[in-house]
Amino acid sequence: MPDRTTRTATPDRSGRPLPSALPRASSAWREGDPVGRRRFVDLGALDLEAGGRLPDVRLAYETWGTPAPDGSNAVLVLHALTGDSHVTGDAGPGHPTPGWWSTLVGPGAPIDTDRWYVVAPNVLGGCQGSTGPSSPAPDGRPWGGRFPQVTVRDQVAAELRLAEALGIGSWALVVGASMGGQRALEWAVTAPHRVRRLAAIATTAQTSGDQIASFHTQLTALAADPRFRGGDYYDAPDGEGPHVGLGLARQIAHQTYRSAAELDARFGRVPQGGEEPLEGGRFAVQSYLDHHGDKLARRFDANTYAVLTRSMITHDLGRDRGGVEAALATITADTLVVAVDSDRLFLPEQSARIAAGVPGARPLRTLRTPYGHDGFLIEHEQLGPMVRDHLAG
Ligand SMILES: CC(=O)SCCNC(=O)CCNC(=O)[C@H](O)C(C)(C)COP(=O)(O)OP(=O)(O)OC[C@H]1O[C@@H](n2cnc3c(N)ncnc32)[C@H](O)[C@@H]1OP(=O)(O)O
Ligand SMILES: N[C@@H](CCO)C(=O)O
Repeated sequence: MPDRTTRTATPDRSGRPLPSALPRASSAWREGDPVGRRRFVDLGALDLEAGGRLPDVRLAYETWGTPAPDGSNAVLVLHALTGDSHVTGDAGPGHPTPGWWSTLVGPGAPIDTDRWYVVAPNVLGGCQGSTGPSSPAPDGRPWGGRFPQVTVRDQVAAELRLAEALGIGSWALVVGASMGGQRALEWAVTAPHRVRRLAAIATTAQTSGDQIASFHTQLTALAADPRFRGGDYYDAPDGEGPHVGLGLARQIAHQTYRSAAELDARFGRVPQGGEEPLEGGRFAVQSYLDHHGDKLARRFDANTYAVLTRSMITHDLGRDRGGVEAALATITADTLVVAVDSDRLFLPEQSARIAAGVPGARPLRTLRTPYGHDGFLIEHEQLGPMVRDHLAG
């Protein structure tokens, strides 16, 4: 493992004031001004699994490559909790960075956009252009705390309509990791005839008690921030949002995204540069978590974080389908399941359960990495060939 302990950014402290305007990407489409290469599709009303209703659903999405005349080369890429539709390069003015999976998707990459037509939506409930808590409710004000509970099934129901709107009858591949893997699995069960290949990476068919516990502490941290105001903070008189609570939630989460061994080997008990722990200063690992918490609070909407976290909590492929194994048994896609050996959030056993339950699934593949759950974003030299081979099969 490379020594990156000293790779210290400005030691942001999560108590530092943040800009008053929290990210509200939905406002971009409200003004009819798409960011970068994003496009938007209006999908009408959606009745929700938990009983609510969204009267006007809009999804933001990006595409790369050229659709074959018969639509047979379409690939659906589904992002994780804090990702978005910007999977890979060809960045527009709003996207100076290459995208969160540029190592896997692009010209000549394992998902080769010279051959495949890649579609990536921002999830329902998101904050990067799709309908979410910062979108306007029927009364014209942001939904805020009134945004209804959405489930992974609702998110896939919206994505099914996106596929219909794009004229895609079936996907050559539906691929997702983490929360994106939950949706990929749900796609393969909800619409087996529309998923020819499936790649489920570092994910689970059913959220475990341990995962619910971690997600719960994150929701509690958010709700405890007085600036959260039950989710109705967009028009707060002081212009301040719950960046402290969101940063804390991210810190709790980020610890689960990396392995204990990595944090110990990389940071150990090394003090943060210029700080003395015995005098109230921080160890480097504390500074590292502060940095990741602060960074997310600057780019993400707290309500979306809560809505998507709740959708992960309720994720259960087997609900009303006779259980997880019965649901997995209905998948007809050619299925690749990838585990991360050091993942302490989405355990390798959960991946093994998927691979064992899907009829004819390929043998379980495993990323060997010290980096934990985030290995799906980091270990592209291992993951790339697995996905490339699966697409070639
Ligand atoms: C589908 C999706 O998941 S999309 C969302 C993906 N992106 C994210 O999750 C954003 C959060 N970032 C990450 O989780 C990670 O950076 C990854 C997974 C993307 C990449 O992992 P790594 O390359 O191992 O990054 P790492 O964990 O070392 O973090 C690097 C950051 O920590 C900072 N850092 C490292 N040590 C310290 C320290 N002691 N004190 C303060 N900051 C520190 C680095 O300066 C760097 O800052 P920057 O990201 O602002 O440039
Ligand atoms: N880094 C990932 C972890 C969750 O899979 C994210 O923020 O979405």
